[in-house]
Amino acid sequence: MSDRGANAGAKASESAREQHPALELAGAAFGYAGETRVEDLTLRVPAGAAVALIGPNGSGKSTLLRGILGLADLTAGSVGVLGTSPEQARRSVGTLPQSDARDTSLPITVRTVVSMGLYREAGAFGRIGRAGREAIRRAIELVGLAPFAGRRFGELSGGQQQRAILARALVSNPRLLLLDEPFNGLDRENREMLLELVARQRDEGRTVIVSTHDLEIAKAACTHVLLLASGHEPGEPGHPAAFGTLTEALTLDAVQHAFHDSTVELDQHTVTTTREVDAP
Ligand SMILES: Nc1ncnc2c1ncn2[C@@H]1O[C@H](COP(=O)(O)OP(=O)(O)OP(=O)(O)O)[C@@H](O)[C@H]1O
Repeated sequence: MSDRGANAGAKASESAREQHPALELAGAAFGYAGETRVEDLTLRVPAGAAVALIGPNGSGKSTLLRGILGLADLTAGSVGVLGTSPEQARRSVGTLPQSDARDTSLPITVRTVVSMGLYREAGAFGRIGRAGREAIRRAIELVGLAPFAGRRFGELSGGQQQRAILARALVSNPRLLLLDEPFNGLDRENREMLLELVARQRDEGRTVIVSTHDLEIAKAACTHVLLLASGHEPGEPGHPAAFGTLTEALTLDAVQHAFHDSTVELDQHTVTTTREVDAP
């Protein structure tokens, strides 16, 4: 095939891929070492949606995010990410892992942390060219860390570290962003800045999937909600309680199903969602 033909083919497949949902799960289940931890997932996330992934501890939120990256085992069903496999799509996905998975002891600057987001393209020892350096500068500026670019990562506050990791996720201009509990431990200023950034990513056409315990965050920044419930017995896999747009999925019934025996906030009211309370 001529170069022109190859380019046209590449463009056609690129635009076909863009028409695919950002995420498509059909009877999917994910887990570790062959043991399922979250199951029964059948849903389509349209490109450009911002999905709040909400559920109690252990319901499988992180496992699902790892499954989307191809880092947890697919134990049943199928998963499509950006119209391809999780492994193929990984290059177009930016991630912000849970903050307890973070090593703050390494003596590296904020700029180096952010540059790691380009390693997949450049390789760990590859050269980052002028365009890469400009992308790093822009990502650092976007999260408001320009005055700290040369500072050691470990010396920053928790909120500033979170911003640096977010810049690392954004620097490669990903089509899908996976944020695992990014609001945990943030003060009000950092929380608002992050909310605004999530909304901006969505406005720019990126798909965002963000796990959170906070229903108000879902309402402030997201278009869709996936509610996960824990298994009925301890050790059983989590499963979806609802998926849809905010108004479709974020209902008291679904929240009660997901969060049985715990207290959550909905519409600024504290709701105690015990089964006993529901009983006549
Ligand atoms: N690497 C792993 N290997 C084996 N089991 C794991 C691993 N990571 C998580 N699990 C188990 O999978 C189940 C789901 O955990 P997961 O971290 O996905 O839940 P979560 O909803 O993200 O919880 P949290 O809100 O506490 O982060 C739990 O029972 C957990 O113990």
